[in-house]
Amino acid sequence: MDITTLSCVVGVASIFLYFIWRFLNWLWLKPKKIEKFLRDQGIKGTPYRFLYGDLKEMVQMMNEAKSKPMSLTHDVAPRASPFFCKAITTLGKTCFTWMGTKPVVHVSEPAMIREVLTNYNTYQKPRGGNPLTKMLARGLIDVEGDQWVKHRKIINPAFHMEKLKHMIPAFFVSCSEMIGKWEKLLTQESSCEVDVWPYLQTFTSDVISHTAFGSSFEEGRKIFELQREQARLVIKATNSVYIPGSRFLPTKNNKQMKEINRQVRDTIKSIINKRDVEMKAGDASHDDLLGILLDSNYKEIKQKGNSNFGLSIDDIIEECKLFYFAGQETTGNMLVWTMILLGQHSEWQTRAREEVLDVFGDKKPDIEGLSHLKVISIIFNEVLRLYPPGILLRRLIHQESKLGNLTLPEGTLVQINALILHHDKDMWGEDVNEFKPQRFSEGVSKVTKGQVAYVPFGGGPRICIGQNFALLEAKMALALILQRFSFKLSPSYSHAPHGMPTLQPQFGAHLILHKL
Ligand code: HEM
Repeated sequence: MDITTLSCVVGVASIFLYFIWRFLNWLWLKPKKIEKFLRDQGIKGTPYRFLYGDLKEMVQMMNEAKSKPMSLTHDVAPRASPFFCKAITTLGKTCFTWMGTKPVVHVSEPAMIREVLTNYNTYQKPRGGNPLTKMLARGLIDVEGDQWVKHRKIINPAFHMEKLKHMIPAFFVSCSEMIGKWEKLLTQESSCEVDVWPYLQTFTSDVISHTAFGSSFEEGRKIFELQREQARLVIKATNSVYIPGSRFLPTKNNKQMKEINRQVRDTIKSIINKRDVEMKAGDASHDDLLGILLDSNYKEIKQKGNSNFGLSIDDIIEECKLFYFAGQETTGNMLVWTMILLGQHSEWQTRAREEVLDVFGDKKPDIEGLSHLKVISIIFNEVLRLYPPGILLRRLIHQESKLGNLTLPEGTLVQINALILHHDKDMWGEDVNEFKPQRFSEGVSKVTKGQVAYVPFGGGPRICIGQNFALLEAKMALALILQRFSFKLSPSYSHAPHGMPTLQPQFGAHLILHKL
């Protein structure tokens, strides 16, 4: 072998060994080093297991929990979040587990939670993992730093109370349609059993279709159906370890997801183009989310004199997709748990109805009255405590950071388990698993003693932008329902809160509706 061939062979072998070493480092050496680093600081955690970390056990425990309903109590964390619940009970409130090769540090101390939620530049939304999840929605939820500031500033006006006022008719119309369907079921008898869950899902998706796209409501509906299918495919894809590059393989799942993505984008693009033509023709200031967003974007660009300061068409498409993803299922879940809980706790249903009849009689609810519903507000607070739609918040750190007295290595995921936190006896007292809306009668900060321990809408600068929208929509729906029906849990209701991806009733919400 001559010297040139030899150096070629040595070169290729070195490159090969380098990649083998990197691969091993990623798969084994680095996680084991991090595990020791965390243990040396006195936190307990699960041992790192090759490639999967705790993924297999997580899926197995979830499947086991899902296999049967639970008794009718509000101690729901062990069923809805079984793996994390067990980890925190056995390893301590601050502990670590593994998401594949990434360490997940669980934080429960209010001071630490405040730090994580406030310091949004250090604690960023997780990136990496399975890039196919990005097909679901990007937008505001997926940007950081200056980009996030820009997006949030432009989108904020769409959720101002002043603008939300204009959404009230859409809330009313969509809810009246749902109530009309229930009334039809009750034409023969004064009461009957209804699984209200699918109706509430249709209601919240219709609301988004109406409020996001106004007159283009039908196209909005089509987008929603596609997004729902996309969510199903994404969950399927994320339930296994992601092998880098596998998203480019022409598998059935990948092809379907790409096709849905294309259809959703094309539909939103055509709505935006139509608006553009209308705007140029001087026709149209639309009071829907898209119209306000386009207007706010236009003003920002005009004020700064440069289109770089605004959102691109692609950005706007992603924001519209995000409205569905972030706003439909969450609000539907909140409403379904409210109906289930009021079906179970009839004394609170009566109090809520009395308040509604007091404020509106049998008239159509208006924004003024909705803003003054005190009993309903504390009921929602308690429902969101016991059954928060988002059961956990996750962040990723990109450089070694101090959190309380811990040093967290780069690449650590930090997890706030909202569901478990809301069921923590040390914070809420012995009656933590009881439905007691009165605990919120003097406001959230009184009951949490000013600590960050109640996070149904997240917290800090990245708190849910749609919080007021959701609460107003839910108040309208509940007020209209209470004006027309009383309801109780049906004997066929199976209590089965399930946490993937948001907290929902796995076997539906069977109630006996009674026409008033
Ligand atoms: C009961 C209903 C809702 C609940 C429980 C809820 C919950 C949350 C939570 C927990 C977060 C923070 C996530 C994190 O920090 O990682 C969040 C963020 C967000 N939510 Fe909601 N949400 C609801 C309704 C809505 C609605 C109706 C919309 C829009 C139509 C919406 C849009 C968003 C957006 C865009 C963000 C990202 C904010 C940012 O990163 O700046 N949400 N939501």
